[in-house]
Amino acid sequence: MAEPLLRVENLKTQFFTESGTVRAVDGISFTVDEGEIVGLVGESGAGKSVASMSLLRLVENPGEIVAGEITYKGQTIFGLEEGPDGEPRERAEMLSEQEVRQQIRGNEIAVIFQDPMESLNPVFTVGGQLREFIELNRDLSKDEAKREAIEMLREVGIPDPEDRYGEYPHQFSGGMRQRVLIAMALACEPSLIIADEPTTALDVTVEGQILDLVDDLQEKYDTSFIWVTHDMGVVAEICDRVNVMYLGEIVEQAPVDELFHDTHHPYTNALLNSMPRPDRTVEDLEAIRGVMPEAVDPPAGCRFHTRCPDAREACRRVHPEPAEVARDGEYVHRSACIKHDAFDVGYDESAPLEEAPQLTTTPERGEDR
Ligand SMILES: Nc1ncnc2c1ncn2[C@@H]1O[C@H](COP(=O)(O)OP(=O)(O)OP(=O)(O)O)[C@@H](O)[C@H]1O
Ligand code: NI
Repeated sequence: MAEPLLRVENLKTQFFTESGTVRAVDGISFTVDEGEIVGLVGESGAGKSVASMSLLRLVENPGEIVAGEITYKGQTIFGLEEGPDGEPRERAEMLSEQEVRQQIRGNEIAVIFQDPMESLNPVFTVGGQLREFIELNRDLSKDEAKREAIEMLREVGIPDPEDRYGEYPHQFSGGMRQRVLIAMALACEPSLIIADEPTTALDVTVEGQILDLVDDLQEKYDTSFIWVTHDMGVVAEICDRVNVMYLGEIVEQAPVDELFHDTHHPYTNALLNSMPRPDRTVEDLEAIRGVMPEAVDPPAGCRFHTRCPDAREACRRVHPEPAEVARDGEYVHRSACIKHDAFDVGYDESAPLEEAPQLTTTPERGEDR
């Protein structure tokens, strides 16, 4: 198999705070191939945004990437080796801060955030900002950059782009602003776009339109995406492959159809059961029980065991790494749950953990229990 566009291996990012070390991203590995949309999905606090920021080395104090490898088109965005004193040190071929800024960010890997108002300056016109961005990043004159900006606005579905060019961000609706950010991300023709919940604040109809747009643009430009979301519905609509994150770890990794139809991790299952679907009534929705523990002090063993309906004694002891549970062509389906045969650590013989009281369930009407 050809080398993937992006390879992330055992990435760990931590925040050194007064209340302790926050293990925000705790040893994740995944790849992105050319032309793929890869999802990072999980509840709030799972580490999706920190993982995304780490890929561009945009983690800020008191945060730090402490381990792992990030390789993009054969270049080392991050990589450590053992130094002569036994301490880890940056590898010689690791890109410098300046190289990441000049060669990678924007040009090769672009980002789209949830809140366009953070990325757009309210005192400048939308067109002006887009033009300046294009002028700075590509070798174009002011006039050429303006023509290109209008073309990009048209491309992302802004009606009457010549007229809207001179308007200010507040004159655009939320969905239209998000389209502008997509235009900006595409402006330098990057190979990879990281989209961190860009549709979360939008209503469902507008969200659907944006997802359709991204699908079209992806096909046209063959851009790869990392799509960050907490919404399995969005995953189903847009992703080719998915990484499910829980408390800083990837607990399940699979092509999207596999993930939905041959789910191998109880947490993925819980996420799917909490998701509204056309074939389900609102009463059928099950909230995931309990809340995610703090990343400063994650539970021993499987981190999900405190909330897991399938948890047994062994889950308190064993901390599973994702293991191959199935294979779909070239893509491996991995799950980090010891109830599967890929693990042989005594799950079957071990006693179920006491069920936490189910606060939300009411007796089913007319159904066998
Ligand atoms: N600057 C920071 N200082 C300390 N802890 C941080 C900082 N930024 C993030 N964290 C912690 O890192 C963990 C992962 O956060 P992250 O923002 O990546 O989650 P997320 O999956 O993106 O959640 P959301 O869906 O809410 O955006 C959380 O426990 C969070 O509190
Ligand atoms: Ni986030």
